[in-house]
Amino acid sequence: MNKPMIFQSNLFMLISSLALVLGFAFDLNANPYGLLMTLVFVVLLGVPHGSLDVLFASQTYDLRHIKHWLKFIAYYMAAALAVILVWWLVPNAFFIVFLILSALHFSDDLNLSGFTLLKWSDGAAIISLPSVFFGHELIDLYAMIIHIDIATSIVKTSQLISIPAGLVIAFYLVTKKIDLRTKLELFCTCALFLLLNPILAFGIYFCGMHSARHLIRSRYFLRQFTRQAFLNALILPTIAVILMGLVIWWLGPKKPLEIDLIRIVFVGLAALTVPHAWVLKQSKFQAHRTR
Ligand SMILES: CC1=C(/C=C/C(C)=C/C=C/C(C)=C/C=O)C(C)(C)CCC1
Ligand SMILES: [Fe+2]
Repeated sequence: MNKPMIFQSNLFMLISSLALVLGFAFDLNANPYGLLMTLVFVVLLGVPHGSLDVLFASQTYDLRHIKHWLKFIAYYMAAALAVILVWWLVPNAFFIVFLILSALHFSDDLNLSGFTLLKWSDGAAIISLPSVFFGHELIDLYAMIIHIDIATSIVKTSQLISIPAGLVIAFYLVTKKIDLRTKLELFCTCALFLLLNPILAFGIYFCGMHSARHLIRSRYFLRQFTRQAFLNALILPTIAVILMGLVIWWLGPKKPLEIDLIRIVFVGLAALTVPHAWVLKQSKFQAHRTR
């Protein structure tokens, strides 16, 4: 592990522990600004990791001319729009596929290569553990995106999935097969998703682990780009995404603020996750990334 990643790892564990202690001391669910603040963090710190896709694409597809860039942006947007269309047409199937894709995508965050079963269990735990103690909250949240009956079935299925996932993780935590730091990261991740309210747990994990670690790994993978190009790639598409979100909010049908925010942020994330995961897969980032 390189120095920036050790720092990120320590920070993630510190923030998770603090949030867990504070979560027990105060009722974080009762804070009306909690949701808003978490979503602001998710957008400002989480979206930039996807924003870097422009550099991954530039490196993978050798985008040199404006024509190539326009074509890439058109494909990326078309994929995102296609996801939104699928959400419209078959919201339930869309949501289930999105959760599975998210589990697979998050399973690349910790250094678990060589431990396929543990990797999948980690991804499955991230998605399923909130259902164990926060089942009702999770149903309410999912019901903002899909029909409440399907939300209930998904949460019940998640509760079942959390058992084998939790058992596999527990097994690896007590044996000596993985290193101590990875064990601690895994433990914090599970504690977060098991014990904190789902949105807060997601916000901390998405910003403090998924996005932060991706940015660090990317800086090594995308060495050919200058610091300025890296910063531009972080900022400009993020601004474009925020503007698009605002336009959709402005034009779209109005529901209570909380529902609007959850829908736009999570359907937006889902829409972007498909081309995002695709670009990363094409770039062979997984195979080359610095550990
Ligand atoms: C929908 C939803 C949730 C799940 C979100 C997921 C699974 C997001 C995945 C994002 C990805 C994969 C980004 C890629 O970089 C929560 C937070 C549990 C509760 C609120 C509603
Ligand atoms: Fe990602």
